[in-house]
Amino acid sequence: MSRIAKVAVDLSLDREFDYQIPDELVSTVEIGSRVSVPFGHRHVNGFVVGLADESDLDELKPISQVLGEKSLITEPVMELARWMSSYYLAPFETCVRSVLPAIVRRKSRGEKKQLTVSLVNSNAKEAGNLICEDLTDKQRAVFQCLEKNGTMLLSELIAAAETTASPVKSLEKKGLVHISSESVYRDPHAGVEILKTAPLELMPEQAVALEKIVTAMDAEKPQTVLLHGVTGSGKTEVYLQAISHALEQGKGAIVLVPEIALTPQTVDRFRARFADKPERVAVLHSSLADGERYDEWHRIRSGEATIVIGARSALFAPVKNPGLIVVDEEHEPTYKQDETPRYSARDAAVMRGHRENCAVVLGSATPALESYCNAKNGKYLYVDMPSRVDDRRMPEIRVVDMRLEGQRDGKRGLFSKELVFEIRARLDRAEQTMIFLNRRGFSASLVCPACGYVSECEHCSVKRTYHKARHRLICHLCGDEQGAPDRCPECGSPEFKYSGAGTEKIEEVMAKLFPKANIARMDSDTMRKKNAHREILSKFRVGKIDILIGTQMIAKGLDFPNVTLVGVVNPDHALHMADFRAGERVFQLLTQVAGRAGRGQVAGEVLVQTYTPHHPAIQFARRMDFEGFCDQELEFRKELFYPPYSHLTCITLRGKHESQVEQTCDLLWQCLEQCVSSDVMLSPPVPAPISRVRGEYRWQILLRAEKTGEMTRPVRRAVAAIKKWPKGVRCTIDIDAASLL
Ligand SMILES: Nc1ncnc2c1ncn2[C@@H]1O[C@H](COP(=O)(O)OP(=O)(O)OP(=O)(O)O)[C@@H](O)[C@H]1O
Ligand SMILES: [Zn+2]
Ligand SMILES: [Zn+2]
Repeated sequence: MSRIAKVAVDLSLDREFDYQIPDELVSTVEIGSRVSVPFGHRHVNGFVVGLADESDLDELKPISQVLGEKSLITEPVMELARWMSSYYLAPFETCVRSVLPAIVRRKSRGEKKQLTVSLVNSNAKEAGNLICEDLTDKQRAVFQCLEKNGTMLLSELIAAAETTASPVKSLEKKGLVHISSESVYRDPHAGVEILKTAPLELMPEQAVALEKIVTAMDAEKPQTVLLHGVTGSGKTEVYLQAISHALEQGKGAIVLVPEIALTPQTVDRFRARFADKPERVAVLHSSLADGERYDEWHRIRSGEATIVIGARSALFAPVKNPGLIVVDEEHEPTYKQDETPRYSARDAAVMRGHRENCAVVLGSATPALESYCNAKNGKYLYVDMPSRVDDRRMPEIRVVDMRLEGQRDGKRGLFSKELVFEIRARLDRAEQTMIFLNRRGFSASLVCPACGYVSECEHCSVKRTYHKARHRLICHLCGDEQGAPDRCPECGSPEFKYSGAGTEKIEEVMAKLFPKANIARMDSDTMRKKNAHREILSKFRVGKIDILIGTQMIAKGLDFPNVTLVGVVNPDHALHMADFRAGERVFQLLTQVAGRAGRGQVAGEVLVQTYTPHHPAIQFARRMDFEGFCDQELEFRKELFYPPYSHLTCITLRGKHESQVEQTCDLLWQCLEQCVSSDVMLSPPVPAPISRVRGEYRWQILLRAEKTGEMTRPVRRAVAAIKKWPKGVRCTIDIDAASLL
């Protein structure tokens, strides 16, 4: 039994403190325990992050109290937090915080149990009616709330009845309600009936892939597998059967999917396969209510749920003995957290796999170049599934040159003749169409035809987007919005012209072209309502919607057999972004979007409307030539020493005063220049591609090196060397930055 605990206290200090574990607490203190400790003249809370038998100090103060009964972080996850702290240069305590959801952290603070309240029995209802006159208004409100909702958490009940705990206690004294500390499990999917599915008989490529994955899982030192399967090759079925294998070995599994792909459809496929014991599956995503998230986390910790499906942070779920970690759509940039610690869940998954001796499967139809190279040089095991299930044909992709379209009849429409023709053909055959556009709103920006004025956000250096339904101009960076003017603010001209187009505009034009068609739009504007997503998708599934228009939300993981046409409207603007990964992103996007077509009996077709038809990203996507794309892209990356040939660190300084930001950036750069080795490529300070956001100026310094460690040490030293760091200038360090914007 260890006698010393290392505690990270809640004071944002980047170090741990040793405390003695008193006899009576020896059996309860474990890694991850929430504790209260004496600190100076007061008591503070913290997490036990390590145990030891010895300390450098002679006199140690004892831990005062353990808060909550069970640790909510497992030891390997705590080690992962430690790795994140050193690799991503983030305070350890911040890393510990980010491996535990806020709600779990808050509830484990303090020994208060989760209290639930229920009506004593059905007679209570009548009794309640009889004695209702005896109840105060507040007590009555509580009573009625319980009548309506059944058993509730005390905290929720208090909130719903807009009162305090005291009327609830009075009702308990009257014998009308029962307060208990049992935890109730609230199934976030209650009321949705799920039928169990049997494992499918695998196609030959799937069978080979599964065999390789199972071999990796059973190996003494399990390897990371890159599963490169084209869209519709049946990757999900392979994951499901690999998970079954983990369960047979008495182990658990974690499946990460990008938040936008965490659709009910995806989750249902997992629930359905394990529906004989539905409580085994836990789901973690951002729209869970706090109580739901808390429950799911505890079900995992108690061992009831052994299969976890979730977005990025589900990687830290306290699954005791994982046998498999899947990262689906591993190329997705959303796996990178864009606040401290700026970790990549994909890379952290590989680390967790190492620590838990568990196989990791990275799956994608368009692997990130980093993963692809790791597979090609033998660091990962490369497994590919180059054909679709049942040998269904890959869709044909046609590129429509919009420059010619304009010349033909002198006016540029939103849709090419080809696209309109093809949509009409689908409507006639009762097949479905998806239209994809990577931009919200009605039109990109508001351009004055008389003087060329464009409405730009006052706080950010980007153009505002026009949202017609609300008649407002919105900055998609800072959210700032204002009413759209009727006249040009510069020259007063009333002829405003809307350039570019957003999903809203496409919907409007589409409705005019096809007045009889059922058209729906799905983007984050229309998806604010909690179940809107599920509703639209199920309508689309049963054929009540003919044309679905959307942003990248519809590009991921959806499987609708009756979709035979996908239209992509102007992916060009993404190519003009100042990011070396722009081409890769466009290639991935087109391939994924195209993958939604022709998943049923009828072959699919894809039309890409573009003003830059010859761009390699578009041409290689058209030919479905992943390797060809990689070859030319890798050549360019190698030449410029970009990832995957280097690791990249992006330092951004931000502040309200441009000269201050610039000067500090120069100073930091000088310090860096003195301490980096010759293996590090250090670029001079430049304004960030988006040079102003929310009124703050941004400057950047890029560092590239083959090994991250060669950069982290000097960066740490240089940041510390700046003694007088100006108050108004903040610095973020992004290791393996996913975007330079
Ligand atoms: N062995 C099989 N036999 C019959 N149908 C299968 C088999 N495997 C998968 N399918 C079906 O093929 C379709 C495509 O599979 P799935 O969605 O798993 O592909 P995927 O590789 O994950 O695709 P994407 O990357 O495009 O999301 C699904 O409808 C699935 O039910
Ligand atoms: Zn004007
Ligand atoms: Zn803005």
